[in-house]
Amino acid sequence: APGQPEKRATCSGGRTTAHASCCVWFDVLDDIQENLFDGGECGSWLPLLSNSICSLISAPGMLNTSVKFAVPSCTRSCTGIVLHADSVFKLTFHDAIGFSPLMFLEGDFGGGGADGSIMAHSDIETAFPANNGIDDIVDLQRPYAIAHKVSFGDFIQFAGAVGITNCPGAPRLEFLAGRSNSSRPSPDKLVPEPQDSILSILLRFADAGFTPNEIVDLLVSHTVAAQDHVDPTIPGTPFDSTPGVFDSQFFIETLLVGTSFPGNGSNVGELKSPLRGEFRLQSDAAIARNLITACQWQSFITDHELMIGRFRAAMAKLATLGQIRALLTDCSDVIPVPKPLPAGSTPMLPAGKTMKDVQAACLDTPFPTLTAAPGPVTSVAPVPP
Ligand code: HEM
Ligand SMILES: [Ca+2]
Repeated sequence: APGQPEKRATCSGGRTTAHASCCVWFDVLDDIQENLFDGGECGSWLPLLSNSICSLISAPGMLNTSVKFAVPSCTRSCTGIVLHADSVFKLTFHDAIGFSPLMFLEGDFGGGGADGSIMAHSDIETAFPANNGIDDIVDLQRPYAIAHKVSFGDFIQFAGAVGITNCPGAPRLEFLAGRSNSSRPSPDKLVPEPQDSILSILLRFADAGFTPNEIVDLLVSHTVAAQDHVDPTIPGTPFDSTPGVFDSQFFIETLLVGTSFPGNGSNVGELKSPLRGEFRLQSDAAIARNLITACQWQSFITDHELMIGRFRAAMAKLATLGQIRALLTDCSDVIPVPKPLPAGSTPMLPAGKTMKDVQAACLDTPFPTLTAAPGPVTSVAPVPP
């Protein structure tokens, strides 16, 4: 009755949710935390140890790419696949950003946004240059969506939201369910690349409905991210010194003077980074220093609550691109409460750096005074295989 609180539905394990139709997501949650995220890992190369997954991925036709790494702990005759947990999150973006109102205006199909097309039509979409390396993760996730009879579009957003709860300090993202499972392939050239000019990045996001500041909000994701394909000789090279923590180090370290390349020199879309073992994308460096976006960038350094709040809001928008929000069901209460930031974690300059190394770019507000982490200059460890 109106005014009465809706009776909560009780699902497996006695867990409750606002809507009975959300119960299926608890089963998906248990399955992916155990098998896709190896019991709840963030930001690490993820050996798929579970035997059920080993047999799944070694079945003929399950993977269209060659197996890359040996996983010794696989006890079955599984040659081994190593999956980067963050790639699960990246897929939320690469599926959703395939949406261009401008193309629709021109009379073409502009993509369905967060509709699962990257999984349904992976043969087409993973061949786009900007989706290099996405095929593995799409193939690994698809069986879970099929097994639980949920749509690809829902699954991609759910897995991303669940995945980052394993990263200490992450926000608890909104999760809405009910995307249709029928989609058409996205057109090519809608996913931005690190070598794109700042103007083309701003225009591409504007087309999809995002302001310049909201691009910064979305790039909070790069605090728990690493590259594998820009310089393929050094897979797992992170964008900040704390790829396993959802902190603001990314926003500090992208503003430091670049000193060297972590791998085999300058690759397309790469700039010199300030730390050995750290990777700098040209697009991140440019957005950090652009007059339009610099103040938003800097504002996240000392305000973690602001950073994760803005990220949550921008992700809610990204996850529903091309969808009608009112037709979806709010299943956010299935998303686990993320681990908190580790006690005593404060924004710091990396050891050996001083305020002179900061290329502050916000004209409105002085750059916050930061102290350097104690000890000698360090290098950042690759996110280990
Ligand atoms: C200007 C826009 C962006 C550009 C140019 C960009 C570019 C890239 C590139 C080149 C990589 C490394 C990929 C590889 O070598 O495997 C990467 C990684 C990543 N990006 Fe972005 N990105 C952008 C925005 C976003 C957004 C909006 C999200 C999510 C909301 C996101 C999430 C991630 C994640 C989680 C990774 C790590 C993937 C992994 O570790 O496998 N990125 N990004
Ligand atoms: Ca970090």
